[in-house]
Amino acid sequence: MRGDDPGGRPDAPCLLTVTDLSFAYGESSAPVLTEVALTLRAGEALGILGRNGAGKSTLINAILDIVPGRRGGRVVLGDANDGNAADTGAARRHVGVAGQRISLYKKLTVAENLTHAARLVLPRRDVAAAVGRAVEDFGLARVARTPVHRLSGGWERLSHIAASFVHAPRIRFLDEPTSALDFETRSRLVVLMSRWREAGDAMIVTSHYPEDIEEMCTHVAVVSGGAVVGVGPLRDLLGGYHSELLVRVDAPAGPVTLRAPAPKTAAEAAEAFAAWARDPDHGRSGIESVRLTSRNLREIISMDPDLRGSVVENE
Ligand SMILES: Nc1ncnc2c1ncn2[C@@H]1O[C@H](COP(=O)(O)OP(=O)(O)OP(=O)(O)O)[C@@H](O)[C@H]1O
Repeated sequence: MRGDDPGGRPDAPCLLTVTDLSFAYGESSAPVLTEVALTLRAGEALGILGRNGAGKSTLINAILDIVPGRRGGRVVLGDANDGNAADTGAARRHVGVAGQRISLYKKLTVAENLTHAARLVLPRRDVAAAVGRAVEDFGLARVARTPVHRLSGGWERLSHIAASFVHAPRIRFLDEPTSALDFETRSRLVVLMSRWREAGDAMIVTSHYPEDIEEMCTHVAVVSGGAVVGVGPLRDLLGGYHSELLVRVDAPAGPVTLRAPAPKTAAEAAEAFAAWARDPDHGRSGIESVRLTSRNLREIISMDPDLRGSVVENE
C-alpha cells in the first residue's frame, strides 16, 4: 500500500509532495525505500513509526536529498501538479531539519550556535530577532551563554532543535526529537509543535514511541520493509476504538478506579456517573479525579490487521 494522501485536511494547501521515491545506499545495494508516496498539508504533523532499521531516518534524508542514493521519484515543495512547485533543494529557507545526531559547535555557547545557524539561512538584518525568538520559544534563556559542551543531554537536544528551526521554516523534520528530554522539556516541545501546526506549518516526525506520535502528530505512517505500509489521520486510527473514562473515587474500603467506555455525549457521561452513584459500594464516595484516556497507539496498532504485521510482529 502506498501513502498517497494522509487525508484529514483536504482543503489546506499542500506543502510537500513525494512521489515514487526510491532510495539505496550504494550502486549495488538493495533499496531501503521503494516507491514511497506522501503528501503533507499545512497544519499536519505526520508521524513515522517503524522498528529499528526500518528506514525512518533514510526517508527524511531521501526526501531532503541530504545523502546520495535517490533512485527516481520526485519531491517538491507544494502541490506536484502546480507549476510553481519548487524543488526542496531550491527552497531551503522553508525547510528545517532537526536530525537524530546533535549538530552544534561544542565550544560555542547556545546563543552563538543559534546565531551561526540563523546566519546560514537568513539575511543579516533578521538574525538577532530570530535568535531572540528561538531563545524565548524554547525557554533557553538560562543556558544561552553556556558553552554546549557543558550542557546536559536534554538541554543539548533542545538547543539542537532550536538551532535547526531558528529560521522558522514552514516544513519541519524532527528525527527522534524526544531522545534525552525530561518530562518538562518534552512538554515544552509538545506545546511548541501544536503552536507550529496552528500557525499552518507542517511536520514530519520519527519516533520509536507510539506515545510521541499520539501526542505530537495529526497523521501516522508506518514504515516497514522499505515501504509506507499504513498511513492515515491519527484520529481515524484512534477513533475506531473505545477510549475510556476513568474516575477515581475515595470509597469507604479505599480508593477505587471506576471505568466506562468514553462517553460521546454529555448525556452518556451523565448516565455513567448516575450508574456509579446508584452503586452501594461507592455511591456516596467523593470523586478524586476524572480522566479520559485513549488506548495506547501500540495497542491499537496490534489490534489493526493492516498494521499488525508491519510493526508488532517485527518487534
Ligand atoms: N550510511 C548508510 N550506509 C549504508 N546503509 C545504511 C546507512 N544508513 C542506514 N543504512 C541502512 O539502511 C536501513 C535503514 O536505516 P535507517 O537509519 O533509515 O532506519 P531507522 O528506521 O531510522 O532506524 P532507527 O530507528 O534505528 O534510527 C538499515 O538497514 C541501515 O542499516
